[in-house]
Amino acid sequence: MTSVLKDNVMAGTPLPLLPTGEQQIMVACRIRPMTEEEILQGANVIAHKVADDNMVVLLDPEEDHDDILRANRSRERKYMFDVVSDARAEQQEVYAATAKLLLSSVLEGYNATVFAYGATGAGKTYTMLGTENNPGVMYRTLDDLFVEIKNYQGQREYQVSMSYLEIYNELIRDLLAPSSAFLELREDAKGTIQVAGLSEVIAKTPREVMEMLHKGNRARTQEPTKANKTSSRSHAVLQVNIKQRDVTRSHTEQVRFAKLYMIDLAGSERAAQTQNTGKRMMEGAHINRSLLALGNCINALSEKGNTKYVNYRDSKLTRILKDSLGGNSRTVMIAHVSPASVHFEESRNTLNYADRAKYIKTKIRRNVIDVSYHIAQYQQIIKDLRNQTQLLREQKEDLETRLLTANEARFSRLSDNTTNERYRIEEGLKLKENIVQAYRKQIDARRALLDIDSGLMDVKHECVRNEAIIEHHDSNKENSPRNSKKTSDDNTAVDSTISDSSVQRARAELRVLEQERVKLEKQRKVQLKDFETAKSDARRLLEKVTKKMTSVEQRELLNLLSQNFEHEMKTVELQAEIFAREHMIKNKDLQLLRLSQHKSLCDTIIYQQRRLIQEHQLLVPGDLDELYQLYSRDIDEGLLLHDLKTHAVRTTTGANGKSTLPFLSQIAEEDLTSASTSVTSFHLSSNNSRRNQLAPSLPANRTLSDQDLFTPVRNDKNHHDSKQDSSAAKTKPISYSHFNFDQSSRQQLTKGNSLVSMSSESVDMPVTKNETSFTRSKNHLAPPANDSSNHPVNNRTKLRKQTQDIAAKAAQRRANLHHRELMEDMGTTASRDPIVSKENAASIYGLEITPVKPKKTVTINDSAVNRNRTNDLRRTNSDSPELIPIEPTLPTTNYRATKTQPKKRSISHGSTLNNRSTLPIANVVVPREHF
Ligand SMILES: Nc1ncnc2c1ncn2[C@@H]1O[C@H](COP(=O)(O)OP(=O)(O)OP(=O)(O)O)[C@@H](O)[C@H]1O
Repeated sequence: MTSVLKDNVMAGTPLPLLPTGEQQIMVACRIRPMTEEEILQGANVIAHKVADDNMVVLLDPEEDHDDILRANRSRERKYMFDVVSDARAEQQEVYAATAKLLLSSVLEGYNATVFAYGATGAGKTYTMLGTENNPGVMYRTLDDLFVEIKNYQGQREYQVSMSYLEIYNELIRDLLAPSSAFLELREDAKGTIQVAGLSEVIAKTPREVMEMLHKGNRARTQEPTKANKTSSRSHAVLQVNIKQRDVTRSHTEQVRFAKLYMIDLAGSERAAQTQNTGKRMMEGAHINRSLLALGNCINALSEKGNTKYVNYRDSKLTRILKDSLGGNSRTVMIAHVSPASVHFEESRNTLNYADRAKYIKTKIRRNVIDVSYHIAQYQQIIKDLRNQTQLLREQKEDLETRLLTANEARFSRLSDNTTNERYRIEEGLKLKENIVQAYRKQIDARRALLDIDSGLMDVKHECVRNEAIIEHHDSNKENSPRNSKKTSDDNTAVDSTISDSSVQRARAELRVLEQERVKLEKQRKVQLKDFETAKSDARRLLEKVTKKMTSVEQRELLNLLSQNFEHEMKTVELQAEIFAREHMIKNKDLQLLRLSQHKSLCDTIIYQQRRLIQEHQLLVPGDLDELYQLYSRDIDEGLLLHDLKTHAVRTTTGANGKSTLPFLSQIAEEDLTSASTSVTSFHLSSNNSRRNQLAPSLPANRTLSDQDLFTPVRNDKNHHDSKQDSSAAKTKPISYSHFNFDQSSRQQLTKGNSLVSMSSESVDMPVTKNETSFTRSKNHLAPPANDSSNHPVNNRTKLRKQTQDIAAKAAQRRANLHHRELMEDMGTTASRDPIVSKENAASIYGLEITPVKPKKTVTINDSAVNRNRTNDLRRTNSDSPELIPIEPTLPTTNYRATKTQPKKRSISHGSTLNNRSTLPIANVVVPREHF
């Protein structure tokens, strides 16, 4: 190790890595010259550097060669270090052999530390700070750092910032903001120690850095002691942060971070020698304690196999040095000793610790972050690349003009016997033209390939969508037990949820899409081949041209051409990446939609079953009840919905916060045109824990009321009134007793011309325009309290069946409600550009789209209706006003598609409803506060 280092020191190359990525601490030793005081004290020189051997010999001042009794007890010691410098060594020499070796790796993103260690007055501050005329390691390192950064100009961008602190009496003080309060150390999740609140100043020039350094040093605590007139009473830590990235931007880029610590420790001191008293003695005690902790860490770390526990927590110094000693850092320790015999003990201690430190290994790794850009940032990168391309193009044109002028001038000077040169120049120009064409061909081929890929992605997406429609239709057919025994009226109501025509269309589309896919795959193969050929042609031509272009100008031009080409290619690649990501997001949106609908279904089933349990006072096992409480909490706190919304917003928000993929919103817009009939009547109660208060604690003799369930619509013009009316509503609660109706009465009602009903099962009854669901409920539904006795607990099969029906119908409404919530939340950012067409979005629901003129809708002017089921009925403002019934919900577990009647059904492109089923209206709305 030592010899390798020695060679490197000579060559000025960075420190070598061990094969495992480990790095031994580099230990250097500096023996300072004798001070005047020491000479006056009559001290002898006892610390010697043995020439070239990087060995220090420390002689025992008490040794007496004539004393036979002490002959075997000599305290003379020999120490080997990586670098040894003695009194003659210049500051630059010490710097070049130590800190300078770290610079290149710091610029590559490795952390590094240089720290000066030794007894008081041994020369640490002299090495680290130096004097104004002869600066030390700190200044020289920073100076060279900026020189190196300048060398990388045009290739890399660096940002240098620095902070400077001192640890004085175990208190941390910001030397760049000395008047601020003491700072605390914090450890982040990765175990990295940070100083909270430490100021970090960005420095652009070495001059700025030096000014900050001087400012910090002026603030540092320094007091004269008996041992040293300029004794530093604190540990000073200079931290330089270097952030680096390549200038040429790409869709992914590496950002490298490195921390360079330069530390001037306070010196250990013996009270007897320093003769410090009072404040100085206290400082000394603190200094010694932290240095003792450092010594313990060095001892533990240098143990063979390093199995011993390393206690960094004993002092702030060791906590800050944690990474430098045992973590991710290339570290250089410069041990300082006085050569004087009067300091034998201190020197021996220092050398012993330095000797142990040689065995410490740190594990270093480069601090690199791969930055993968969000789509929004791609736009900026593409813009940057375009600017660069434009710049290069201008440079190229300028160079071409200059070259042409120069060539013309040369031509005119050429005599007949220089025809050869003329020919050579002409040929050069021709080659240049060829290479431009070859590059163009390559870019065109890549673009064509991108077009095909994009087409293929669209085709695949469409295939998935159509397959989903078919699959859904098929599984509904198989799973719907009702299909086999439905009545003629029911037929229309419970038929498969996706219309046959939609499925047929999906199948037909699939066939066409498959053909298209095969065609595109073929085209892709051909295009790929073309692209590869264009690529190799261009490469070959470039080699040929490079050989032929001999002048500097020609080469420069060639270089610019190549750069220009690379930028154009990069732009195309970025576009390809954007296409791929957009496609991925489109698929995710689809999945999200399906999940949200499924969740709505589950919510509804749970809610309805819960209500049944309560209404019929069914016994529920304790663990099931606990699970329900858990579920309620999730819903109450809105966690699940929040996650869903967050995700939806994230995936649909693109450049400049605008949505790039409005798939969900698109679907919702279509879907809610129909769904709004049921959901706009209600809004979310601000008291989201209402269900909790209500459901579990409902008195046994009380059933859920409308008051409990519904809150009048906010956008209803009577909303305000309805709030005021709430007390009135309280006085006449409406009970739900959906299950009291027998089948015959239901069928009878179903056959009637009813337009409005309260729920799928119970309220399929005719009502007049002025009749509200409230009044109907009141008039026709028997109170459940009385009824509960008529429903024995063992009649569960019937109940289950009824629940399923209600749940399924409600689920569909609920799904729509969820979408509406999602879309409302995304409304501000949602873009209107459809990536998936309205037709596509609608067909996911098995609906047909017939473009119609938007019709203005008016709600029936009945405040009671408006309050409680506002959009159940609407009148169009067309010449022949017609009542438009709302969509019936389906007694099936299908949660994705609404029932369609192929010839009659349509979705308007306006905001109104069109002709819909003439079936009685089922309007089960489960208010949000109940989830
Ligand atoms: N290599 C050197 N050449 C010339 N003078 C030196 C050298 N090293 C140290 N000195 C001088 O020795 C004295 C003590 O040095 P310095 O203050 O750097 O010691 P220190 O180890 O930092 O002490 P403390 O721990 O008490 O702060 C100073 O006057 C300094 O100028």
